[in-house]
Amino acid sequence: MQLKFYKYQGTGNDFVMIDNRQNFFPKNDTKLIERLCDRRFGIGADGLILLENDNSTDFRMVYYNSDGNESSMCGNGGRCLVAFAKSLNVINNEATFIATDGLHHATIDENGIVSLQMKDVDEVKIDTEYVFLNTGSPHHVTLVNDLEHYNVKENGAEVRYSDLYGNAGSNVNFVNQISDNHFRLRTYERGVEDETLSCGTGATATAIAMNVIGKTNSNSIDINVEGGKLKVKFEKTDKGFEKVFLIGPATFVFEGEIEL
Ligand SMILES: N[C@@H](CCC[C@H](N)C(=O)O)C(=O)O
Repeated sequence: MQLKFYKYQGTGNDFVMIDNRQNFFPKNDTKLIERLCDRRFGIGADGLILLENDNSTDFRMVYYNSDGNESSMCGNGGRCLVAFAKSLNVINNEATFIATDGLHHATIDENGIVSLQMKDVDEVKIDTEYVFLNTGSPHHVTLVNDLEHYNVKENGAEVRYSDLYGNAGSNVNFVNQISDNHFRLRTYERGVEDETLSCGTGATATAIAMNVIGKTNSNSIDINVEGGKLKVKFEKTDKGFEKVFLIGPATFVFEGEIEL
C-alpha cells in the first residue's frame, strides 16, 4: 500500500504529516512510525502527526515522537498542523483543534506565521539549579554558560534519564540570556533522544521560566533556537500564566508517497 505524506518544518523541528480523516492509518504500529521518521530508512522527521476529524473543533492532532510512541503536546508540530490544515482547506486563517492537552486556538497569516495558543500554566517548580513546568509537555529548563559549545545531547540525556523524572522522563532545555527579553535556547527532546533544532513547548517553557525567576519582566519574549526564531507571549495573572501564545513560521517542505 502507498502512503501519501507531507513534510513540514517549524524552525527546523520537522514532521511527517498524514491526512487521517478517513481513519486508515495503523495508529498502533510503533515500528512503522519509527521507520517513517527514520532519516536513513524512511522520510526523516522528529515526529509524525495525524490530522483527524473531530466533532466539536476543526480537527484533532495526534502526535508521535520519532521513536514511534504517541506523546504529549508538540508546539511546533501544532503550528505546522495548522499550516497543513489550511493547505487541505480544512480551515481558512483561523483554527480550533483538540490535542492531547486540550483545546487550542490558532491563526495563520499570509506569510505562514502561525500563532498558537498553548495551555495555561499554573504550576512551576523552582529549584536553585533549574525550573520545571509543563506547557503541554514536561520541560526542565536550566541556564548555562557557553551554550554554543555545550554538549546538549550528553547533558540532556543525563537529566532526562535521571531519578528526577523517573520513567516518564522530561525534555531538557539549556538557555543563555542575550538581552532583557531575548534568549537563546537549545533543547534535548524526549522521544527523539537527541537535540532537535527547535522545540515549541520548550520555547514556551523557557519564556515562562525566565519570567518566573526574574531574568525578565517582559511578557513578550524572543527565543533564538538552532533552526530560527520564535516568539512567546503571555499574560501573568494571580492564577499563573494565561493567554500563552507560541508564534513562528510553519513551512511546507515536500510531499510524496512511500510504500508501507
Ligand atoms: N517538538 C516538540 C515537543 C514534542 C514532544 C516531546 N518530544 C515530548 O515527548 O515531550 C515541540 O515543539 O513542542
